[in-house]
Amino acid sequence: MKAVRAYAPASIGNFSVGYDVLGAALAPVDGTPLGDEVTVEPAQEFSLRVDGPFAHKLPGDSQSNIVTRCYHYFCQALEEHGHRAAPCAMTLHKNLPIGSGLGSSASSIVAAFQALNVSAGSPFDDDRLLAMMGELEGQISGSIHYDNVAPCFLGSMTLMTGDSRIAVKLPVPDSWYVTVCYSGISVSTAQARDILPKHIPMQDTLTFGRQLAVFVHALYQGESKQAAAVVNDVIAEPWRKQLLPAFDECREKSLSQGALAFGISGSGPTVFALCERETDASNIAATLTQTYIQNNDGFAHVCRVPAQGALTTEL
Ligand SMILES: Nc1ncnc2c1ncn2[C@@H]1O[C@H](COP(=O)(O)OP(=O)(O)OP(=O)(O)O)[C@@H](O)[C@H]1O
Ligand SMILES: N[C@@H](CCO)C(=O)O
Repeated sequence: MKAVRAYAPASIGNFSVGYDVLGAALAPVDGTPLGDEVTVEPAQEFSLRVDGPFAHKLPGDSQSNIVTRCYHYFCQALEEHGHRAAPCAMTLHKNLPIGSGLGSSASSIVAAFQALNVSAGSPFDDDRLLAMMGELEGQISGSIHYDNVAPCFLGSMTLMTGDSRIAVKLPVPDSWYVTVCYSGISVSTAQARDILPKHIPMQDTLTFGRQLAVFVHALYQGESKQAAAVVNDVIAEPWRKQLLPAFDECREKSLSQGALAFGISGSGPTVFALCERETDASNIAATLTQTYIQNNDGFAHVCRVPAQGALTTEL
């Protein structure tokens, strides 16, 4: 077993136009590490230590931490695969706020599986690992959805296929900047899923299908403006925005400052503005900082969608 550290970036689930089937990784342009880190080192017995800016928001006992569940799940999968599982000391550096809409649990899950797999000599391929990550994410949020774990693990913008290949990467326009703003409050993904209707009206279903198809087509044609024009959520945002104070005001201000689209990141409360100029993205970050942030935990970042997802370093 090798000692390794894995970093897994924050992500935007849904990207407004693809509820549960589209997601994008995030990398702040100023190099801020917006993602969790997990270290795995050989040890006599399993342990988990948690530190970092949002460690205090997690349950105090390590048994309740999703990283511990990842370890046990990974060991079981290893043994079923004919390998012996070894104990290790894990450390989670928790950079992402919990219940933020930035794929916080996904980031911990991806960093944990990535570190465990590399440490064990990479017995599992990407598809198998991604399936395990989705399984663990589903245990937390109430149903399996890959729109955070897939972009976090693979990088770029990913489209979920619904078959054994799970996710494919889409071409992201070079011109795109994404401003994200976390308000500082927590929204439970499970609750934000519960408030959605169980049936969607025919008109919204047709709009959803058309927009997602146009979005993917436009990305492959390099038509970045046409793609941005359909970044519009008819499935979740109409129900979820009531949980987000000042959401409509922030949308209006962002669009007036040059945003091509504005929406909820995952299940919120983080919002995102899609821009084609870095100066617009920075100005919008300043506006959202003033209008949307509610306490000292909040922040805003201007990001790119990085080609790289999880990163591993041998120690
Ligand atoms: N390492 C971890 N990271 C994040 N949440 C964890 C972790 N370990 C346990 N949890 C628990 O999992 C739950 C995560 O809830 P939820 O899915 O709403 O948050 P999230 O993954 O941060 O959301 P989002 O995807 O919107 O960022 C919380 O109850 C949290 O205490
Ligand atoms: N697709 C998920 C993402 C959760 O971050 C949802 O919107 O519930």
